Amino acid sequence: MAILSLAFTLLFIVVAIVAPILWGEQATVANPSAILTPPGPGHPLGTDALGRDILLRTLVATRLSLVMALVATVMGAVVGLLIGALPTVLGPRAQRLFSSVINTWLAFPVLLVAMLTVILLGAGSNTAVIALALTMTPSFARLAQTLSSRVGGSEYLAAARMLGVSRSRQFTKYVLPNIAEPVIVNVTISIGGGLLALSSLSFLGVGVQPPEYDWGRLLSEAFAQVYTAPAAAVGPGVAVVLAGITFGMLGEALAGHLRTQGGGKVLSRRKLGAAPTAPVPATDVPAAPTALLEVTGLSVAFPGPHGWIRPVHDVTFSIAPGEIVGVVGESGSGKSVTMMAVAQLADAGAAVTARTLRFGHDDLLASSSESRRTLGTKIGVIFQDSLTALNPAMRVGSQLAEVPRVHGKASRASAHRSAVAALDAVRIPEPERRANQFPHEFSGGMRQRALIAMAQMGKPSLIIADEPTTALDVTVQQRVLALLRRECEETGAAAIVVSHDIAVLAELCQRVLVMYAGRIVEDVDVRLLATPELLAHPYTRALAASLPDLDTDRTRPLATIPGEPPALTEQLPGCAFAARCPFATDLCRTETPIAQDHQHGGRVACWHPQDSPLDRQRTLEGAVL
Ligand SMILES: Nc1ncnc2c1ncn2[C@@H]1O[C@H](COP(=O)(O)OP(=O)(O)OP(=O)(O)O)[C@@H](O)[C@H]1O
Repeated sequence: MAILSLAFTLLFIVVAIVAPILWGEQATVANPSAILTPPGPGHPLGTDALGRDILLRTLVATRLSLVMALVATVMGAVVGLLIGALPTVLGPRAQRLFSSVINTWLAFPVLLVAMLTVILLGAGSNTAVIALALTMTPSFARLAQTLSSRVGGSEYLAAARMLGVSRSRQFTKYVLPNIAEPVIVNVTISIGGGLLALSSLSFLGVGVQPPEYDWGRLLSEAFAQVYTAPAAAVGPGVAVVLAGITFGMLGEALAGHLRTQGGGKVLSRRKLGAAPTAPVPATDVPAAPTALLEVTGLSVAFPGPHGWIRPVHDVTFSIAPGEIVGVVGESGSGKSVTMMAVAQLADAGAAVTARTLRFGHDDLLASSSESRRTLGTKIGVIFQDSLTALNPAMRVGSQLAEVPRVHGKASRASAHRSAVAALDAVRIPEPERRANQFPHEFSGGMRQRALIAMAQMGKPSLIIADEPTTALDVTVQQRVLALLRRECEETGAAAIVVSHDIAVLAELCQRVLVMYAGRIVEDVDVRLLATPELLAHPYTRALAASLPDLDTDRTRPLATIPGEPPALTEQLPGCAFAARCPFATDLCRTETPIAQDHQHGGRVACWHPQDSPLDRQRTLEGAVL
C-alpha cells in the first residue's frame, strides 16, 4: 500500500508541475470547430462546450486542485495546533478558555461554516481555501489538545518549567516535537478529504470561478452536458476520487510506518536479510514433562539502522507449576525483552524465534487465536510503570472488569463485583470507592497493587512481573512483594519476577536466572546469592559480591565490575563476558559456552565454572574496590 500510494502521490506532483507548463495555453483556448466532440483519437475524453480538450484541462487543473487542498489543510493544521496545543504552556485558565472555543467551534455544522464564509467574503478560490481551513481548524485543535494534554502532565515539561525555560521554547522544543507524528499523519489524510470538500464547493459554484478551473469546476461544467456528453465528467471525477484515495492511503501508510518503527530509521527487512535464529546446541536438556513453561533456544532481534539488534540469544529455561523464579542482570541484559517475548508481547517488528515455547499444553509458537486467547487469562503480566500500564482515561474498576467481561463473558454488574473483590484481596482500602477512581487518584503503591489485582483477574497459572517494585519506596516495596508471594501461594500460580534488585529476589524467589548480554549464564538457588564464593559463573559472583551488606566497609568505594557488555549489533564469537572475566582463556574468546549442570544444583554456561569456594578478592581481580 505504501509503495502504491507513494507512486501515485509522485505522479500527481509531476502532473501538477508539468501539465500547466506543457498544456496550460492549449487547455484554455476555445476551439469553435470542435465543440462537444465525443471521445476519440484526437480527444480521448472529448471536448467541452467551447471545444477545449477535457483530458488536458483535467491534467492542468491538477495543480490548482492540489495547491488549494494543501494550503487549506496546512492553514487549518497550523491554526488548530496553535489553538489546541499552545494553552498547554500558557496555564490552566488559557486551557479552559481555548477548550470552550474549540467545543463551540466544533458544534457548528461544517457546511454552515463554509456557506457563511462564502457569504461574507464572496465566491472564489481564496474564499474556498479559507472556508475549508476554517472547517478543518477545530478538529486539528481537538487532536492537538488531546495529544498535548499528555505532554502537559509530563515530568519533563514540569522540569523545564522549574528551570525557567521560556514559554515559546517550551512550546517549540517540548510540546510540538512530542505531538508531531500523529499531527503529520492527520494532515496527510486530511489533504484527501480537503480535495473532495474543495471540489464540492467548486461544483456548487461557490468555489473556483471562471476563467480559473479546478476538478470541481470541471465536474460542474461537465454536469451541464451530462445527457449529451456524459464522458466529460469521467476525467475530473476519476482525478478527484483517485487523489482522495491516494492521500488517504499515504496517511495510513505513514501512520503504519511510524507505529512499526517507533519513528526511528531502520533498514528494510530486505536489506537486513533473514532474521537471526537460535543455533542448534549440542545439548538441549529437556524440561521436566510437568514443567508449566518450557522455553528452549529463544532469540529476539529488532530491525535497526545498521542491521539486526540482537538483545536475546538462545535462552533456555523452564518453570515448574507454582514456582517463583527471579531474573537478574545488568540494565540492557535482555530481561524484559525475553519475558515480553514469552508473554507474546514483543514489540512490533521484533523477530522472535525459538526451538520450543510451550505453556502448559499450548505451543505458543503456533500462535493460533486459541493459544492467544489462553494467554489472555492464563499468563498475567505486571508491568514496571503502573502509571503507563493503566489507562488514564478509564476507572480502575472498569479496567479490572475487562478480563471477566472479555474472557468470561460476565455481565457488567458481576464483572464490577469481581473487580471490587480483587481490589479488596490486594488490601486496597474502601475498594468499592476506589474502583470508581481513575489511576491518577491512586498512590504509586496502590496502583502497583491494582496491577497485581488485574494480573490475578483471569486466575493465571503464570504471572510475569517486570520490575514490579522499582518505582516504589522500600516500605511499600515490602508490602507489594509480600502480596505477590501470598497471591501466588494462595492461587498456586507460578511467577517470573524480573528485577535488578537481588534483595527483592531473595525475598520472593526460590531460583534465579542470571542474564548477561542476552544469555542466561547461570540458573541457581536464590539462597546462594548471599555467598558469592559458592556461585559458579564469574559474572554472577562479581554481581553478588558487588552488593553491599552490613559487613561492607563503608569507608571504601563499592565494588564495580570493570568494562562494558558488548554492543547488541556485534556478533562476537565466544563468551560475551570474556572481555571482563579474570578467568578467560582463548577457548572463552572463540567458543560460546554451553549450559551444563553444576555441583551447586543449578546450571551454568561457562568454560571455567568456579567449583570451589574462592577468595572474594580473586573473583573480583581487576575490579575497582
Ligand atoms: N523495540 C526495540 N528495538 C530495538 N532495541 C530494543 C527494543 N526493545 C529493547 N531493545 C534493546 O534490547 C536491549 C535489552 O532490553 P531490555 O529492556 O530487555 O533490558 P533489561 O535487561 O530489561 O534492562 P532494564 O533492567 O534496564 O530494564 C536493550 O539494549 C534495549 O535497548
